[in-house]
Amino acid sequence: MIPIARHSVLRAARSQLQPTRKLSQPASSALARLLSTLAVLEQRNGKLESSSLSAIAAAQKLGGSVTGFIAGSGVKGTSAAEAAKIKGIEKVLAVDNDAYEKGLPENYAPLLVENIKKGEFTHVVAGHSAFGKSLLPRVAALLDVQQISDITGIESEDTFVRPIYAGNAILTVQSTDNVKVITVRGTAFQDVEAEGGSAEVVDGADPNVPAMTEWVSEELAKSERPELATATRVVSGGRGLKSKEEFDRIMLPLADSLGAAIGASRAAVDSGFADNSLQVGQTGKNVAPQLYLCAGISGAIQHLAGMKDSKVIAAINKDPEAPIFQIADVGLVGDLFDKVPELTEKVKSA
Ligand SMILES: Cc1cc2nc3c(=O)[nH]c(=O)nc-3n(C[C@H](O)[C@H](O)[C@H](O)COP(=O)(O)OP(=O)(O)OC[C@H]3O[C@@H](n4cnc5c(N)ncnc54)[C@H](O)[C@@H]3O)c2cc1C
Repeated sequence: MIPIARHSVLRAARSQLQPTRKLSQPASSALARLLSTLAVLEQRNGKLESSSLSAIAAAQKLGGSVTGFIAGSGVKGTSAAEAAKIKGIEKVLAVDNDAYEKGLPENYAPLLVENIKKGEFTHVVAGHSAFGKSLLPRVAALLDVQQISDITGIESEDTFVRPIYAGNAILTVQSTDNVKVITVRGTAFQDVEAEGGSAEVVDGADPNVPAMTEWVSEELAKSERPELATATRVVSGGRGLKSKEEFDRIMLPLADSLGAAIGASRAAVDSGFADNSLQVGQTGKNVAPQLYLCAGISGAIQHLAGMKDSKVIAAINKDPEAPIFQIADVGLVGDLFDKVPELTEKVKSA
């Protein structure tokens, strides 16, 4: 992998945190004919996860043919059929086997490699979710190629854009590997039509490698609110909330009045105000909702790394010098314990 350009970008304005070069069109048609991308699809309980759509959107952006890959219990009748309807997918390789249901990377990697080799794919793309992040480095190692992580742009079939140093710089990387193994940032690749396709679902190869790990159980935080990573509105709280009780009392009614997902800064998560799964930022989730409304968050660069692509950023902070105001579209200087309940009432009555 060859870094070919480094664009230094600075903390202040949101525009400065964007890649400086525009995405190119898909690779030229002569080259595009040679491209064949395997989009690795993630499913939970028979339904496609949003990371699958990002993988497909990126695969389509590359140009060339797009094949989906999915494995798990009875996927042919559920998530594979759902994937087949997505516009732009030509074929879905499906492996019905309980051993792959939980997507354990140790078991899934040899399965994927078998199918990549058999299909002679030039590109393998997965969402930069926990699943993709665990799986694709293993796949790259088995193929003896370099993995390219968390891309936000595609310049050509071998050149990709990715943020580094918590979004402080944008790196353009060129890969000379014969198979490009890539994870993509969900917020950067969303342009996909879930209906209108009619791909064929065919059996993928199953090497039936003896399982190296076994799924035991999982504990998931349950919430009736929209999922943070894909919500169109996010209400986020920081250390300024002072306690979990105040976080819940102040932020949850605002989120519910807007039909928004809840997010939090790392300081709020570390202080126990909010669950770990709600952290937004460099070491949390990346979000790009229509509205990101935050209160009691200073705007540290590691937090901005996870939310700067939001369409409208609104911030409430008692400190007029708080860095969050440098990227906010709308700012309110004041005490959040007064302003947030007041705003909640206004939203409810509107
Ligand atoms: C390697 C690394 C990774 C990191 N990853 C992340 C990450 O993923 N996400 C993340 O968020 N952080 C991350 N951080 C931490 C980050 O640097 C900051 O420490 C953190 O974001 C601060 O959270 P905060 O804004 O809630 O708290 P603070 O910085 O303490 O800010 C609290 C804000 O609340 C305001 N406030 C206080 N009381 C009130 C009130 N009554 N009314 C209105 N405003 C009030 C204050 O003026 C202040 O601006 C990371 C740090 C490192 C080193």
